[in-house]
Amino acid sequence: MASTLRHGEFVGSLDCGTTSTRFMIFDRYANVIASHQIEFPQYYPQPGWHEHDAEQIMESCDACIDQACVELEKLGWTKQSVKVIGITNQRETTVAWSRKTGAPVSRAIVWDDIRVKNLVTQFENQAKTQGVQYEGKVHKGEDGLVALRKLTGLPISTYFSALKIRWMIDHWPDVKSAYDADDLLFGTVESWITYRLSGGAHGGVHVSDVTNASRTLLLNLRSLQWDPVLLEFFGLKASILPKLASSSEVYAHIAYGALKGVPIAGLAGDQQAALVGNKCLRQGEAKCTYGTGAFLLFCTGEDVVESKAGLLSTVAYQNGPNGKPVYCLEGSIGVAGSAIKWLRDSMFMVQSAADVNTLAAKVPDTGGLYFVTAFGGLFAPYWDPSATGMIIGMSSYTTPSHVARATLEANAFMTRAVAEAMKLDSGVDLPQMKVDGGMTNGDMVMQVLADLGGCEIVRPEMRESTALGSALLAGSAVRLFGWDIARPETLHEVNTAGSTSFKPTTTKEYRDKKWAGWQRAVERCRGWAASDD
Ligand SMILES: Nc1ncnc2c1ncn2[C@@H]1O[C@H](COP(=O)(O)OP(=O)(O)O)[C@@H](O)[C@H]1O
Ligand SMILES: O=P(O)(O)OC[C@H](O)CO
Repeated sequence: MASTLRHGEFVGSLDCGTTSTRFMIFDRYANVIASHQIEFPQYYPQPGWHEHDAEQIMESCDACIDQACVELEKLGWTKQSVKVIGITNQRETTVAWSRKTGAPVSRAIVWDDIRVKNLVTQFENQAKTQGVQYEGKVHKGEDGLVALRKLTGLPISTYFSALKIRWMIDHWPDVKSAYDADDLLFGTVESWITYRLSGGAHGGVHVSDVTNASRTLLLNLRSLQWDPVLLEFFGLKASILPKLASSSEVYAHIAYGALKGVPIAGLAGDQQAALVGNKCLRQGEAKCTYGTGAFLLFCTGEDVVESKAGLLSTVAYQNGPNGKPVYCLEGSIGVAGSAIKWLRDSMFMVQSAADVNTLAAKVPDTGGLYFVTAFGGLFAPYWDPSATGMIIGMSSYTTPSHVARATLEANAFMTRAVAEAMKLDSGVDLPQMKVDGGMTNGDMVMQVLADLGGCEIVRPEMRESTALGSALLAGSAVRLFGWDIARPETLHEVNTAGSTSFKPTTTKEYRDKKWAGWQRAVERCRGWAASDD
């Protein structure tokens, strides 16, 4: 019987976040035609440790692609209508697998895992005593740390992949023997998924894009090559590393399943993809995404801006192998939606993440409570692995509503901290901020952000900016719909849906008083974790 399905032109996006995978199929206007989402298991084997099973991530990707295609066919479209796909991912999470079998040799270590805390001190000392080679000279002492920052755009932190790979090789015998036998392949999540989708041990492509690579501490930020100085510094062999590529080009074709033969043509870390999805492609444009963590990215154009205020300099995107890289400043907040998940799953204060909004709205303020959600130390702009989570200001007056409200306020204070750092580095005060991500579904979350940050918060109707960004990168690589991210005017039809604005309802005096309280609270939680904790 002849198929009655229609043939169209769509672009797919596989968005593999920290807690879930989704595959979305977009049309030329960024309407979501079909999608499927699956949460995958989180493993917390010890305090501060956070692992994923890379095989389970892969299973969730396969199932999301297949199910979204089933959905597409139910709506009357052929699956061949999906012309190209992009992949976007939780960044820094470190996967180790076997070249011979294509299977993981260990659990993956997730970006917010802090088991490498002591390695931070060890490598900082190494940079100071042995020094770091930069511009033909060995820099020692504090200059050694500065040289590392200039090379990578990053501080030495538990956050980035090099320390996680080092730890895996030093502590997990299976990883060590694969490494010694030259059988080990390392990759961040986009690299792992691309490898497996393109055939795994049977011809799979081992590749990473420069946005993800810029989060490893191994990439030279300006040459966009793996840097031998950095590999030697962390004691790692180049043979484990993926080939480097831009964020928008054909890397490989899918080897099996519903979309067999479809090109994979966009790769980008989820935060950079959200920047592209918000069409913040030019210098001075910014967005903040609130998912598991929160990440404020400010596009600095073709210039690397070196932060003096605790932000990261990182690659925003590279449009094709010959495209000039575009950079950004990033304020990374380690804990955002994950604090709400903690209220739900560990404290049983709410039944769903959305309920936190109603619980917090029951009280007009926190009753003097501050909750520093430093579950994995403090990220930007503090970079302090010795800080721990802390609730301070409790009394017999305190109720779960005050804790819920303090959790939302923590999110707003952390945002203010990175926005102030951004202003110091760029000279730009953000009067308005574009936001997206799962946590922005909460109206109370949004209003607290506006009230404590003192700036207008603009929430687009279409909040799947991360998935959309990777779709734009993939579509642009093959000029689907005439898209070309180098020419933003070619994207004018994309995502023209409206937005909701949340304006501050507080006085400056109130905001500054609360901010002073937050700063005192942060000082109290710093240095709490001892090195042998
Ligand atoms: N209505 C809501 N209000 C507040 N937080 C929410 C709401 N809905 C989801 N979240 C939070 O958003 C996060 C999920 O966002 P998402 O962008 O899917 O994250 P990720 O990509 O990191 O997996 C969860 O941590 C959850 O707690
Ligand atoms: O899972 P998300 O969306 O919070 O993103 C995680 C980041 O990529 C970590 O750097």
